Amino acid sequence: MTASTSSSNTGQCFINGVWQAGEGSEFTSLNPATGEVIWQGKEASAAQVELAVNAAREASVEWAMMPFADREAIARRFAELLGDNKEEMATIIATETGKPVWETRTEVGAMVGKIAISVNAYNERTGSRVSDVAGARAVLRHKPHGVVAVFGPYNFPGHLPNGHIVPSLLAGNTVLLKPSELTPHVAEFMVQLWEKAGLPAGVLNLLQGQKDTGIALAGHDRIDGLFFTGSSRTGHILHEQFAGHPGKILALEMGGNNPLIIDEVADMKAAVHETIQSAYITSGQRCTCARRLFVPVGEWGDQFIAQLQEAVSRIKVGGQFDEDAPFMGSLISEAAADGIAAAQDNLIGLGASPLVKLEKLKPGTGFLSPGLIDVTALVEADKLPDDEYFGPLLQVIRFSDFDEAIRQANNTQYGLSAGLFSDSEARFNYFYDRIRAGIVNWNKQLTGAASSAPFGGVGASGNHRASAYYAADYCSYPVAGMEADHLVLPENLSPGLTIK
Ligand SMILES: NC(=O)C1=CN([C@@H]2O[C@H](COP(=O)(O)OP(=O)(O)OC[C@H]3O[C@@H](n4cnc5c(N)ncnc54)[C@H](O)[C@@H]3O)[C@@H](O)[C@H]2O)C=CC1
Ligand SMILES: O=C(O)CCC(=O)N[C@@H](CCC(=O)O)C(=O)O
Repeated sequence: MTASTSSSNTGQCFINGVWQAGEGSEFTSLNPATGEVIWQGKEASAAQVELAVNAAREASVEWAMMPFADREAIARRFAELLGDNKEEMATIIATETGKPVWETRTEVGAMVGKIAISVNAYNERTGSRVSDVAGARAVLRHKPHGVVAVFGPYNFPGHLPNGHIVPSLLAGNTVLLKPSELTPHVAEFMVQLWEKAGLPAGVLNLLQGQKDTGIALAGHDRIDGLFFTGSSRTGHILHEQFAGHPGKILALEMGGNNPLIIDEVADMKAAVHETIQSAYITSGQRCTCARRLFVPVGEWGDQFIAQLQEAVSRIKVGGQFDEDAPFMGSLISEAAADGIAAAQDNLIGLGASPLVKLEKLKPGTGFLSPGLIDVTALVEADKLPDDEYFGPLLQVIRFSDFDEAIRQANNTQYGLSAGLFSDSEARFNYFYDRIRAGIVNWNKQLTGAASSAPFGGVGASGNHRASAYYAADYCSYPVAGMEADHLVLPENLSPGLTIK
């Protein structure tokens, strides 16, 4: 079953409080489960990017000077509107991404929850403080950067851009949103809700478009910062582009090649379940998903693999709105599905052995069945590519030595998430001391990070600007001051000074 939404689909950009058609090339967004066109519009041209940057610049002084409580009130109104329109937003996300609607409801829940969490984070990590020092007050305040660009990915087209937008606006920045070209409808509906919440013109601008719009916006000399969630490849391009601009702030949240090590735990079924939640949720399209699974050699490991094979081959794949709800929906596009199928073929060509072979399920759609593949031979021959496969393909590596498993787990350019399933706290402490990642879990799935915690990785996964709770840190800069109501001449002057 498919669902249509009642929201007005303008196919337009939102610049300085006005909905207007893009002036660049036309592009469409498809329902990846059916191939139907669900959104149609034109990219923002370079001239429209210019217009939007100027509008955001113009709006930024008044927005920054507005009392925090007033900005907070608009953000809370946005949260209320999101709550009121929860089902419609969940439907739009599901239709545009292919994710099952039970899952997109949780995405909308996370978007609503983000507002209160970001208010707390603003006050706790930024905000202002005053303490007494001799003859004065030491004052710490924070100022917004000014005009910031937000670039979003397609996998959480509401929640992840929202995770940059909400703290940016609360801190007093004005924002230029360039959503993923694969999910323009979600962005459009989200911005319509901000408009209804009462944001002044120019404070949040929506620039629909593909790579060219992104390039024009990222390279604009009058933006003060860029907050990006997306692929490591694009993040690296942006990092190079920002080199030589120390005055601009760049926050990069990128991908991972995340390891999960399994010990011989007592509850094998629980290990199978947490592995599936780690690797196959959102059809493997989460940056935190487990990509490499380390399983001990021997009888326990053999049994675990057999149970995992069985459970993986039973994962239900289906349409977003199927009454008998699937665990996995379609990938974002047929091209994405083809890319993962090609990655599997490449691994097989290099000598890997499929345990559950991933298959393309329906031409013209992004449906894939989940795959499990043994790549131990490739690790032994030092031939395993260090690539992020952003889909339902989990690579298995058998190990006989825990230290070697940890060494291999760290053998990646990335460092986003990592985990250990083990009944031994000592083993976890040993693992924790040696593993290199920004998220390290013990007996919990790798996915599903909380917005109330910092979120980010090391290596090629980020640039040390953690998001989620710590997003407040990159949305403003600290201003430290010493303040007194009047000037007072000190009783004791410094040696060598005479003031008459
Ligand atoms: N660490 C994190 O927090 C997260 C990371 N990701 C990563 O995102 C990726 C999937 O998202 P995608 O949408 O495919 O990422 P992507 O890198 O293709 O696109 C992200 C955004 O950058 C824009 N863009 C692309 N090329 C550009 C260029 N040369 N200059 C300026 N802008 C450009 C796109 O139009 C889009 O708005 C995965 O690698 C995943 O691991 C996804 C979610 C969270
Ligand atoms: O940003 C937050 O509020 C928390 C981080 C988060 O939601 N992470 C998700 C998905 C991240 C991704 O794939 O893009 C998770 O850990 O499942």
